Formats: sequence, structure tokens, C-alpha cells
Amino acid sequence: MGSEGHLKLPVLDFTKEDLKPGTSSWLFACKNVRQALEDHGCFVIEYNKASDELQDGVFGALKELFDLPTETKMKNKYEGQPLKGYVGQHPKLPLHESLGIYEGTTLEGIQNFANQMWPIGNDQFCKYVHEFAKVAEELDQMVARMIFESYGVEKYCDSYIESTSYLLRLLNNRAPKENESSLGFVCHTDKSFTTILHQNHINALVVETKDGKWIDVDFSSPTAFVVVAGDALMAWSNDRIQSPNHKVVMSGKETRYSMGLFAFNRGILQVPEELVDDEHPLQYKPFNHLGLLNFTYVSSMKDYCGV
Ligand SMILES: O=C(O)CCC(=O)C(=O)O
Ligand SMILES: [Fe+2]
Repeated sequence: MGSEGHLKLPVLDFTKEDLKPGTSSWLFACKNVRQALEDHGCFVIEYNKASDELQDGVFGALKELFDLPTETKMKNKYEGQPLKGYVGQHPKLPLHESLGIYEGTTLEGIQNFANQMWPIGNDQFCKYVHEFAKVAEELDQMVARMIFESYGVEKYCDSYIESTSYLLRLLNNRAPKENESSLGFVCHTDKSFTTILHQNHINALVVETKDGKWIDVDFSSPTAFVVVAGDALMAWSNDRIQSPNHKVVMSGKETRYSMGLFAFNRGILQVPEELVDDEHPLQYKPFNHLGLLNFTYVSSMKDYCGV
């Protein structure tokens, strides 16, 4: 199942200073975001708000975290909640380890996590991870505004953003040893509304296009972020946008660190009435977004809340 080397995801440039609602570059970006999501469910954004110092700091913090003993990392649990904590030591996925931070864009959420990992916390870790998560959150909210605006439903955007919580996942995929499978993380779709990904310089993400071809995603530049449409955005958009299958396939000799910021709505999401017409009959009933995380026995959104 090799990828098609010549295919590339769209790359949108968000480095312009004047990217503010109402400007012509904003309107242009809205159009491009919608097009990229409808075509691929996924795209790359160039965004230069994370300084070199922040990049070094946050990837240094990730190394320090993953260097902790396994039993310490296993303390990362959210008892009674559908959110995933530590994932690792899986015989079928020996390259992969990840941890989750609930309310991962708030200093409090990050400090609670750090206090579980280090006996006296870790101010440096919290500083860098918080600063980075804020950059990713700002980017996610900008993308959400553009999505709502591009469908003419911006009036729903503020309440969507107000009731959004973020789950931050910190991921580590080591290089495969000889005779070991190169699969870092299995093929899946995200259950979020949107996911923002960032990585160190090691590419490994592969995304499936609507026609079944696999694209290697190059986001090795320090200013590159990836936006992935989740199942909730697919339902909200009444199937105009598909959440793409994706997986992590490792090569080379170096460890890959990546971060995923997953946007979850704390309330009920529903298809805006503006997105329902004769050509697009309603596909989904209103659904509890966080409830989707408990819904692991069947994987399809149609089974969860299809009309
Ligand atoms: O590490 C990556 O680039 C992707 C991770 C991912 O797909 C996920 O955590 O859902
Ligand atoms: Fe994913």
C-alpha cells in the first residue's frame, strides 16, 4: 500500500500580517480552506507564530517527557472520562507512545498533567507547552471562523468556539528496528471537529484521498501545521467534507515527536439549516460530540447519528 509520491496536499499561507476578518486576504483564505477541506479533508498551513526558541523548547519538553519511566507516563489517566491518557507498550504498535492533556490549551490543564509526571511539577515544560498550545489554538479558531464564514453561517461561530474544549496529545514514534513493521499509528479518522498537527522535522503522516490514494504529508518545516477534518466536522457539514483516513508510517533512524490539538464541542452539534437543501438532504441528527468518544464499538458517524 505505497503512497503516490507525486500527490501533494494544498498548502495555504497564513503568514501574512493582515489575515483579519473582513480583509481580502481573509476572504481568499476562507475560500481556500473550504476548497481544501471539500477536496481532501486535510491541508497544510504555513503559520509562523511559533518562534525558533518556542520550537526548541517544546520539542525539548517532549523529549524530557517521553524519557520518563513507563510507570510514570502510565499515571496519565482520565478516570471516568472518555478521554484517552497514556497509550503505549502495545505489542502491535511498538513504535508508538502518546499522552493526553485534557483542557490542553489552559495553563491549569497543563500544570495538572505536569504535576502527575514530576513530583514538583515542571515549570519549563508548562511554559513551553502552554505557549505552543496557545499558538495552535489560535490557528484552530481562525480555521473554524473561516469554515463557518465560507458556508455563510458565521452567526453560529462564536457559540461554537465558546463551547469548544481542547485535548492536546503529545506523540512519540521511534524509528523501526530492522525486521520491525514501520507502522507508527494505525489507520483511523479523528473524532474531533478539527485537529491541528505539528511535528519535528521527521515526516511520517500519510493521508488517504477520497479516491483511495495515499499522500505523504510533508510538514517538516518548523512553520508548517496540518489541519485534519474530524468526524464531527463531516457530520456538521452534512457530508460536504469527509474526515480522511490517516496513519503514521515511520522510516529513517530518528524519533518523531508530534502534537495534535483536537477540538471537541462540549454541547450538541447539528447541521446548520443553511447546509440542508434538495441537493444535500439532511444526513445527521443533532449529536453529543463528547459522547462520540464513548462510541467505540462501531466506527461510523452514520451509526452514531445518521438520519
Ligand atoms: O502524529 C501525527 O502526525 C498524527 C497523529 C494522529 O493522527 C492522531 O493522534 O490522531
Ligand atoms: Fe489522527
